[in-house]
Amino acid sequence: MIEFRHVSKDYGTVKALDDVSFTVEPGSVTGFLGPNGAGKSTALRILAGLARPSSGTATVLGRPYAEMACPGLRVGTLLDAGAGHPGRTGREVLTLGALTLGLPRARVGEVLGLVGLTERESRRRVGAYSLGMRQRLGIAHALLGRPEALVLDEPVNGLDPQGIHWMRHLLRDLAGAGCAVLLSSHLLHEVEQVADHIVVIGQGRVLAQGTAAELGRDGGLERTFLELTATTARTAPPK
Ligand SMILES: Nc1ncnc2c1ncn2[C@@H]1O[C@H](COP(=O)(O)OP(=O)(O)OP(=O)(O)O)[C@@H](O)[C@H]1O
Repeated sequence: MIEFRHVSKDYGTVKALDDVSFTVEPGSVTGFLGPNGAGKSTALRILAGLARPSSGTATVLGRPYAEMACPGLRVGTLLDAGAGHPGRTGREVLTLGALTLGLPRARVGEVLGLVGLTERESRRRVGAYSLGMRQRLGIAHALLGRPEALVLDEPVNGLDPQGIHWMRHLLRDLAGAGCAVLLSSHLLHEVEQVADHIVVIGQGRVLAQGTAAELGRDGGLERTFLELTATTARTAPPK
């Protein structure tokens, strides 16, 4: 389970998160939706131990990430698909990850197969990868340890329609196997199609949470989202 309990985060005078609470149950996909600057990445970075909350607690599998004995084996994270070393091949990146986690090299071939990167592609340098290929590599890296929880920041960015379709099925399969999946996105329709539960955030606050059906009850999820985030988004609210 992933759990945020009254998490706030201040950057100077900016309140990036303001009393955020929600949970992601094992075997489910939660979509974390919000406009630019809403606080999604900050929340996921706190969950992955890359930033400290100003107050509150964020735990994954019952503990703060930074306090887990070997978090990489139990929690998969993809926070910045563009972060890979451009001079290494995809296979090298994954092999390094596998060895760091104490996993056999054979696991690299397995995760490459899971994300649909070919042998040939895996031997190209990451600097020459398209954004979609980087996303697949990032997911492969996140899956190395057969995680019980997955934390993904904007995982479908840069994917083509086949890639988006593939990602949807992958996340559903992982949840079906018991994984707790949290993904952030600003792509409403994608989230609507894959998530069991949706959390809408705006200006650092949870504005609503529920199933896609619950949030879309009055005129669809898009309308609900635009209305909820009208004061924070740059676009005008719907008429
Ligand atoms: N390291 C930082 N220092 C100062 N302010 C920050 C820092 N990180 C984030 N912020 C601010 O916190 C707020 C939330 O940013 P965050 O990146 O979490 O939003 P987001 O929902 O992920 O946005 P986007 O969809 O545009 O990536 C923004 O106002 C941002 O400028």
